[in-house]
Amino acid sequence: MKYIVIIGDGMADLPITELGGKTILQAANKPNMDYMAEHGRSGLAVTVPEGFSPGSDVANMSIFGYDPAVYYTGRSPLEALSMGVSLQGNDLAFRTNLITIGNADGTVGADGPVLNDAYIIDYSGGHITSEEAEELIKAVDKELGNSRFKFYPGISYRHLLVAQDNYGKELMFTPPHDITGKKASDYFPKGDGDAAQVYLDMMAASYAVLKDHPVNRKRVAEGKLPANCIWFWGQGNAPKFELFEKIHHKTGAVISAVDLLKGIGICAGLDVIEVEGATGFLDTNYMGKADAAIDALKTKDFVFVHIEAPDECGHIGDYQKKMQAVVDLDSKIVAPLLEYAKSLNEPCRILVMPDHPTPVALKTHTSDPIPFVLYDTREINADGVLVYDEYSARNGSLGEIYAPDLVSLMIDSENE
Ligand SMILES: O=C(O)[C@@H](CO)OP(=O)(O)O
Repeated sequence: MKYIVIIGDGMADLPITELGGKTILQAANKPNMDYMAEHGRSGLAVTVPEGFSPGSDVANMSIFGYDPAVYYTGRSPLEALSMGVSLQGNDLAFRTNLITIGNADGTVGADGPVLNDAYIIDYSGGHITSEEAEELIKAVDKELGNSRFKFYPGISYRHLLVAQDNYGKELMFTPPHDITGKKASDYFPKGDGDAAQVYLDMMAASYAVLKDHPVNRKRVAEGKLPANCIWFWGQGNAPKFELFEKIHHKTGAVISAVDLLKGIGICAGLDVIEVEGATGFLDTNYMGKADAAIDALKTKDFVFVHIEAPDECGHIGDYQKKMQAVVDLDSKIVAPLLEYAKSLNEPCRILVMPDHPTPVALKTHTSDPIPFVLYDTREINADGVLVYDEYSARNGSLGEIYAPDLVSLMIDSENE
């Protein structure tokens, strides 16, 4: 038996007026996911446990079979693992976004406003490329790094700060993708002591380092948003998972553009397969990811394929872009993997699901249970659901499942 898990990050949504009240999954042309629903089983999965905020960290841990209530130690330490930054003892990892700050009307001034008076214009610094971002993060580290704080460049707008001695561990930070358009000062770090001010001062000081950096001057000249500020959140210490193979007696690999998913994979002892041109956005190398998944299945029992684009389009608030991301996922990932699965001389199970909803109307994540479809190439257990979407899945034979139980369900119910 082989197992394929395809994660469309943020793919679930809400009814959209411009789509006649349909969700994107209901409206999108996705014949392959619909085929899986018609010939497989559907259900709803709780990926974000009570008491956790709806992030891709807890949601994807759940999908990999790791209950966040047991294993979660923060988002950034998972990303640090993927970046090859080993956290010792009281090292505290912070996600460090490169963001765009500007005026209340959404414009970005050439010289101001400074962070204290600014609004969050874009949590992703205009979806800056990793190459551009590396130069900016190096400039930030040169200016603000020291024996207590060290900055590391990551993927696109997603970077890392490591602080010594758990400094600021208990502070409250806000993910910037939750506050697009909001006044930054309403969401500054909160907590006791002077640590909140120290982190705020670093964020504020980054504006002077970045606003006139040649990388940003070039971006502005090209009509792109400048990544003119850093923003901290998602702090935590080194995680420790039981190995996936020890728990399930199955081998596995993970394919993703983003450090979070690769970090979860590394922590679980899975192989991480790097795909050239995987960007975490609409321009990712879909074919390369599908080919890598097929190749992985030649030697591995499980392959997890994560596609980030639907989530990013949800955060942008663009339903047409998100529709494109869903159509691309269906035609460029699900289609080739479904075809390959059917060609195998052994049964194969394919699970397709989002990690969490990222409704375009909200421009951020929700904790709502997400629709999933579980297809078995033997087509032995169709449950009468004919299409894959948030509403049809409610009638699926698998009901509502706690997501950390899905991997076991895929394995244990091999002959159901
Ligand atoms: O990488 C990020 O900062 C977030 C933005 O939402 O993406 P995800 O939630 O998919 O990890």
